[in-house]
Amino acid sequence: MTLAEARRQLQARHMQVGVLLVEAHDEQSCAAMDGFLHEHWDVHWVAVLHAPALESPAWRQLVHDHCGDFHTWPLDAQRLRHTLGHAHGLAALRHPQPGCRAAQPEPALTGQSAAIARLRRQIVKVAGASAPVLIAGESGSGKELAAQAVHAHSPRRDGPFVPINCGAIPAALIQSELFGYERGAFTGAAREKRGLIETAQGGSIFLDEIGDLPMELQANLLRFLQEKTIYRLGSTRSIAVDVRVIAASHVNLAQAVARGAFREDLYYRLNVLALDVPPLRERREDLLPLAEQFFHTYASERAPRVKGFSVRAAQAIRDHDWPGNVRELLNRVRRAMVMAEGRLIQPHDLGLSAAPAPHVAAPLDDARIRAERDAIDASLQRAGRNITLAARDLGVSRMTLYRLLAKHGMVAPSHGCYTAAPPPK
Ligand SMILES: Nc1ncnc2c1ncn2[C@@H]1O[C@H](COP(=O)(O)OP(=O)(O)OP(=O)(O)O)[C@@H](O)[C@H]1O
Repeated sequence: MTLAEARRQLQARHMQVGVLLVEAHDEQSCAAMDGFLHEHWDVHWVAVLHAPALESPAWRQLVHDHCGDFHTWPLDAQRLRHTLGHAHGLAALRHPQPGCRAAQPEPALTGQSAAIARLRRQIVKVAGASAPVLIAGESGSGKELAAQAVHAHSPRRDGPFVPINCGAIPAALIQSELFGYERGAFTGAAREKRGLIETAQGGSIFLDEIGDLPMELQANLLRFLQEKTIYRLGSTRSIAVDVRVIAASHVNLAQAVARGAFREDLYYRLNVLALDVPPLRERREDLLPLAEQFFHTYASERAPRVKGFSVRAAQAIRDHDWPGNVRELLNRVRRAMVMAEGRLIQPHDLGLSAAPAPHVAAPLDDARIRAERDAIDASLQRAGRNITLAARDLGVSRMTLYRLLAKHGMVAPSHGCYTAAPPPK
């Protein structure tokens, strides 16, 4: 099958395990294959190639980065059967519920916690009304995403969604940005300009960090909310605008009102429908689904051999407090996907400290570890230290046997000899 045919097949149907039958070993084919494997990284690949290909650094790197195991011609059918069996087993561990990604058509506001489920329900209710919405929540918790969801579920969904961060625009510019201006309104206003509120006509405007809006603009916004009309800077002509206002703040606006920093009348106008986005530390069930989602979303950026999170990384994610909320999780996962050196992301790749080892090995664990090591030792003896024969004898792939040897501190026979590590205490 050609790469183009394989692409078509994989588009039509997700497969957990694939065999790469490599015929041409030139650099160009290697580059094409590398691109293909980047696109289909979540398939568990087993390569079958001619031995000379492994003399090429590019092909060696490709197999190392993308494949769980490899075989050379002539094929040992029994060993290939073992390898494919293992690949299926591993793939099943990675995809415990086949099709679960497809079953979740709306990726926005990921989360399984009761808090996020409640928020999703509230969003759908709020979306059907036309009154302003005020969204509260810590920085990075997902307020803008919630605002987008309100818009997307509302009858205005075909109109524009215009976000504006009131805290990021200099106070001197915010009036003209929001309300627009007429030609000659100020020096340099060579032509008229529509403001952001006007550009949101028929849709929604999202005013993020509304608490940073200067007092005089709070008065203008209040007038717009009451009268549904705006005045451009330098004009006395009112323009009717049909826009729904969704506002958000990470500071407590009720307290800002009490301090005199925010207009009380505007606060009550905005706070008709209130949504509260909980901080990530209060919905820990969402941590791993979110981390997994970001891993899939940014899969094309990852170092090719990185396949997912280690158990320790998952634990570190659960243990961290996430002061920067979902944005912090997103940034740490993206960085780890690029920087990780192993196949699985470790706590240090995320910039998190590893939790202490969960428990001291129990006697049953000792017995299991010793039995595993003895079985490997005996097989290697029987197989005359031939890794392929020993792996077959044990019913595991060569890669698995290498991993087991490393786990038990035993040196692989291809390195000359192997040594049994001392038994666990
Ligand atoms: N539940 C979620 N599911 C998927 N992605 C999320 C979720 N919540 C937040 N995000 C993502 O996290 C990032 C930060 O979210 P967002 O910008 O909505 O936060 P915010 O509360 O508006 O932040 P700020 O207060 O700093 O403006 C975005 O990339 C957003 O897509």
